[in-house]
Amino acid sequence: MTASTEPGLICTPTLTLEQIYLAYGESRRPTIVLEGVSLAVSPGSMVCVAGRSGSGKTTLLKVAHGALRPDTGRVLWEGEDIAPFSSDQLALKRRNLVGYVPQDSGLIETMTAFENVLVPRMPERLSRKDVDRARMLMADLGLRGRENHRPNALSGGERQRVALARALINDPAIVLADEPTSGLDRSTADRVIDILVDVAKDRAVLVASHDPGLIIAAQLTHQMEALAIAPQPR
Ligand SMILES: Nc1ncnc2c1ncn2[C@@H]1O[C@H](COP(=O)(O)OP(=O)(O)OP(=O)(O)O)[C@@H](O)[C@H]1O
Repeated sequence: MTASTEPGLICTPTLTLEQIYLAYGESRRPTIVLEGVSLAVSPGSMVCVAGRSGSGKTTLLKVAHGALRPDTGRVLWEGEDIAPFSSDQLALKRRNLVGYVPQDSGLIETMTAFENVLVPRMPERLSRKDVDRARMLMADLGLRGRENHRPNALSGGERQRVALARALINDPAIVLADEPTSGLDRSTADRVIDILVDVAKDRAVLVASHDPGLIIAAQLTHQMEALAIAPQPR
């Protein structure tokens, strides 16, 4: 991963993870999941975190999202260490800077697809511009005609695209997508990959996946080691 998008032009990575260490569980018997993971994602690129099930991909994305604090190591958004932020400050900053597509798409079942896309705007009064942007995003992602569907009336690929539209509604500089093609047939998965490649043209995109199609589409793959070291029974 280079730190610049053009030769001779140095730019700060939009997302940087430095020597991330994280273990779950109590300190006497921890399950070590991330051990010294470092990576950087610059604007205009997509990095894929690959690895077997349980190797810590989701955990790493949650750390990048600021939802999980690492035990040691630093997360920087646009060059700024997020550790000193309170959870309120972090939530505010994240809202404008980071879009997140969770593994299960995380849509609210009682809302329509259109309302789901607008969820990150809800605390404010919705403007005409917000509504137009949501409509435009849904159209760009091939979701025209699905606006009034509830999530249970959408296909897996449509749910993923609604979740992506929701992640993009605030025009974030960083997009995190957790297994965005899992459970999709090849042609739907390829469509989601094409969309992510397009999203990555002017953003920093970090995806977790073991889909070979997504790994090939990314500029760089960070292979997770087979970590998740649980304490051995005595
Ligand atoms: N809240 C938690 N408490 C304890 N252990 C956890 C917790 N969350 C995850 N783990 C463990 O941490 C390890 C890494 O989990 P994680 O979900 O990050 O893996 P993953 O690579 O995303 O897996 P998958 O590809 O199956 O989604 C696993 O062994 C999991 O059981």
